[in-house]
Amino acid sequence: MQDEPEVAVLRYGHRPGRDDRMTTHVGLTARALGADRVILPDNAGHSMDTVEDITGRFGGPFSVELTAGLNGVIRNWEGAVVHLTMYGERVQDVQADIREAHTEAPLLVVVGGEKVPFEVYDEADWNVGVTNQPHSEVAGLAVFLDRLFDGRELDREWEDAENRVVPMATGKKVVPADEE
Ligand SMILES: C[S@@+](CC[C@H](N)C(=O)[O-])C[C@H]1O[C@@H](n2cnc3c(N)ncnc32)[C@H](O)[C@@H]1O
Repeated sequence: MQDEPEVAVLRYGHRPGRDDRMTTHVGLTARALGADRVILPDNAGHSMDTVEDITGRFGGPFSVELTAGLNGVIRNWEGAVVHLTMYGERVQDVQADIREAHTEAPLLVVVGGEKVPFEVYDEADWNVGVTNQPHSEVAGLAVFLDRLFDGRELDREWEDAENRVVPMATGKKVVPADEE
């Protein structure tokens, strides 16, 4: 988020067809819940287009990029690396240390799809479980980012949006972003 070291999310692996919605939702969740950037595998161009379209309509700043070198992104990251996995340490036990690291350096949050190789567990500074139960990369990412930012991401301001949703008890209202 603005005035803080960067938080980037790396989607580790993508099976075209099967993972299309899930990879898109990793990107949309990263954007909505306070990350600055998502890095997707280079076979996930369709997800990149969707996340960029949403950013254009509902605001940023948020960037999306593709990479052919998932392991290189982790190995060359200048900051701390968190890998979300059901086998990791409990988020509630390590969140304070991760927040502390993030006050000083960028954070890379890695989420898998199919089986994640052991190399990723080894390279990560923290392997973190959001519960030690199997669920989804989108759910794990959402809870982790909310713990990282301690709810501040919910009040985030959006820049350069075309549209703005007006919160309502009932109904749906979307207005041009520059309208009061
Ligand atoms: C559907 S899971 C598949 C995991 C796969 N069986 C493996 O061994 O890596 C896909 C991704 O969801 C995330 N995930 C699933 N459960 C999680 C949990 N309890 N805590 C954190 N992340 C989780 C992880 O990033 C994982 O790579």
